[in-house]
Amino acid sequence: MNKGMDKLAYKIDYIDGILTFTIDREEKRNAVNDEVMNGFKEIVTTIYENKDVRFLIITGAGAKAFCSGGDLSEFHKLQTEKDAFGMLSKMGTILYEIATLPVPTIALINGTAVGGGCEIATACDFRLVAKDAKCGFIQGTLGITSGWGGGTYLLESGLKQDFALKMLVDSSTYDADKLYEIGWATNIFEGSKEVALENFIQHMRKIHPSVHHAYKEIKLRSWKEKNMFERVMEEIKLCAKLWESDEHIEAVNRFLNKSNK
Ligand SMILES: CC[C@@H](C(=O)O)C(=O)SCCNC(=O)CCNC(=O)[C@H](O)C(C)(C)COP(=O)(O)OP(=O)(O)OC[C@H]1O[C@@H](n2cnc3c(N)ncnc32)[C@H](O)[C@@H]1OP(=O)(O)O
Repeated sequence: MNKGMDKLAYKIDYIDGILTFTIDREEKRNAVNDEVMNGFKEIVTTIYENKDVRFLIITGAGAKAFCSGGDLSEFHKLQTEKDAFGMLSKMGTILYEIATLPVPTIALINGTAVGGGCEIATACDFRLVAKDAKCGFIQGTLGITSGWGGGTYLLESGLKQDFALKMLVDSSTYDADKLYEIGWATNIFEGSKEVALENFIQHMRKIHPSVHHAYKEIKLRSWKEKNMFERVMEEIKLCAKLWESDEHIEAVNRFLNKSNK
C-alpha cells in the first residue's frame, strides 16, 4: 500500500479458477459503501472477460461479519426517495448482474449477514454458513423493506413460501441451524472457511465448466420468463418510498447514536 493512501474496502483474489471477493471493512462489520459496490461491479466485468474463472466466492473479512448491509452512516445522507432510489438501484442492478453470472456463485458466510448482507447472500447460488453466524432480513426494524432485490430472490429461491415470507416479515435474525432447516443455508460449517469451501466445491471442480454454464442458463431462463429484473426494480421502488419515512430516519439515528457513544 502506498504511504498515505487508505486501504481498499475490498479484496479480490484469484487462485486456480476461484475468484474470491472479500468485503474488507471489518471495523464496520463489512458494511457496503460506494467503493464496495464498485468492487462488485469490477468482478462482474472480470468474470465476463476471463473465461478461466469457474466460481465466484463472496465473503467478509474477519470472523464477526459477512456483511452488515448498506453503510448506514454513508447512506443516511440520502434524504429523498429519488436519491435513495439512485443508491438502491445501483446496488440492485449490480446484484442482479452477480445473480445472473454464468458461473456458480457461493456466499461464504463467515459471520453475521443482515439487511443488504442477507440480500447479497440470497442472490448467490449457494450459502455456506458458519455455525455461529446469524442472518436475517432485518430491514423491517429500520422501517424499510429489502432494497437491493433480495426479497425477490428469496421468494423465488424455492424455500417454502411461508418460510420465505416469514423471514421478511419477521425482520429478525435466524441461527445457522434454523437457516439450514428452512433450506436457506446450503451447508453449515465449523472451523476454517477455506476448508469448508474446498469440501463444498471438490466435486463441482471435476465437472466441465460448460456444464455449469448450461445449468445456470436453465436457471436464468426461468428468471427471465418471470421478469425478475423488473420485479427487482419494483421491490427497490418500494424501499425507496419508505426511505423518507420518519420511522426509518429515527431508527437509523438511533443506531448511529448508539454506535457513536
Ligand atoms: C441500505 C440498504 C439496506 C437494504 O437494502 O437492505 C440495508 O442494508 S438496511 C440494513 C442495514 N444494516 C443494519 O441495520 C445492521 C446494523 N448493524 C448491526 O446491527 C450490528 O452492527 C451488527 C451487524 C449486528 C454487528 O454487531 P456488533 O458485532 O455488536 O458490532 P457493532 O454494532 O458494535 O458495530 C461495530 C461497528 O460497525 C459499525 N456498523 C455496523 N453495521 C454498520 C452498518 N450497516 N453501517 C455502518 N456502520 C455499521 C458500527 O456503527 C460500529 O462502528 P463504531 O461505533 O464506529 O465502532
